[in-house]
Amino acid sequence: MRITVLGAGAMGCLYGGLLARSGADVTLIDRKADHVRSLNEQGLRLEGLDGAEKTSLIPLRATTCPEEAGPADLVIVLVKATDTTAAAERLGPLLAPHTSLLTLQNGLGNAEILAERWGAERVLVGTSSFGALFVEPGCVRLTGRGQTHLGEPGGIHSSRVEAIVARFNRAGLNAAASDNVTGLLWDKLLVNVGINALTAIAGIPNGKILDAPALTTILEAAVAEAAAVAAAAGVTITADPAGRAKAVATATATNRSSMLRDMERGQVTEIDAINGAVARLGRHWGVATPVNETLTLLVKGLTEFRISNRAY
Ligand SMILES: NC(=O)C1=CN([C@@H]2O[C@H](COP(=O)(O)OP(=O)(O)OC[C@H]3O[C@@H](n4cnc5c(N)ncnc54)[C@H](OP(=O)(O)O)[C@@H]3O)[C@@H](O)[C@H]2O)C=CC1
Ligand SMILES: CC(C)(CO)C(=O)C(=O)O
Repeated sequence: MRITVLGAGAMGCLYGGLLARSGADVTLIDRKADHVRSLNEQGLRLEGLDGAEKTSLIPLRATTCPEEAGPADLVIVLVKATDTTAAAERLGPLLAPHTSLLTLQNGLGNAEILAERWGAERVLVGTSSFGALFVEPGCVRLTGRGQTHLGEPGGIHSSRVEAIVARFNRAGLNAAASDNVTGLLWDKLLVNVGINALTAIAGIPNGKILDAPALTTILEAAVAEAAAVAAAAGVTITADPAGRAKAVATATATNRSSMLRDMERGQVTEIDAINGAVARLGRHWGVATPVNETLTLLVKGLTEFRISNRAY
């Protein structure tokens, strides 16, 4: 199976690196030329895989140029949701008639963008509870081992999903096929809805939300709105989503969420694919989402200050 990863940041390097280490034919594509040069010259330096203090060196192939990579059997899309539309435009040279596109990104809308551009029959959806951090060009850190779930958006069982699951498991990616990937995507979304925007706005690690009753109330309200939207949309989610969001905040208490980190680095965040998507779908289904609307506007407003480097 020829596998290409589009977006070789923290997660792209983790997935591509573990697959390459297990003998898969992997190419990473990223737009950062210095990162790609370092990956090709020195291999991927993956911290934390074989012990917290150790760095594993994984030889692999990387390029900035999809034409150079050529057609693959599987393309894993791991750019941030903000970059999916632009990245989709670069996929053409990677596609043979049978190529599958697997999104493991957070948030809503990524699969739909890929399907609209390249056909729904190519697209597979997944979620990952692994954690990774981009350290510097050529180097990422494994911050948490987790699981990978993937499946056909329509819920049917397919041999291509089984083949990918088997390949991922040989790489230690703890994969399983799911017949409810939409529900899994929403389960993950509801955790991010509760934690990410709040931590980004307040500038606090995940666990601190639970130290302030007012912030906990906002988490619960944001998740309840999102669960109501899921119900209106006919999506089957796991029970007690606010409880799960709080459990994740406890389990990742010292983490700075990805949205907080994006905000601190003056980068755009995935807010439109998380709380923003809940607000958009709420309007569509006639479900009121004032908390998610407000969290979205606050993150966008604060991001503008950060991007223009203005004090606030
Ligand atoms: N990190 C984590 O622990 C987890 C992340 N996720 C999700 O996975 C997705 C990826 O996250 P993460 O790996 O952290 O993000 P990163 O920003 O670390 O990686 C994305 C990479 O894609 C590159 N990129 C963006 N657009 C293009 C393009 N058009 N062509 C080529 N390369 C491109 C980026 O370059 P540049 O730096 O220039 O933008 C960056 O190197 C997100 O949806 C995230 O929410 C899910 C589970 C855990
Ligand atoms: C689960 C959580 C909130 C961990 O930090 C996360 O997924 C993120 O930061 O995006």
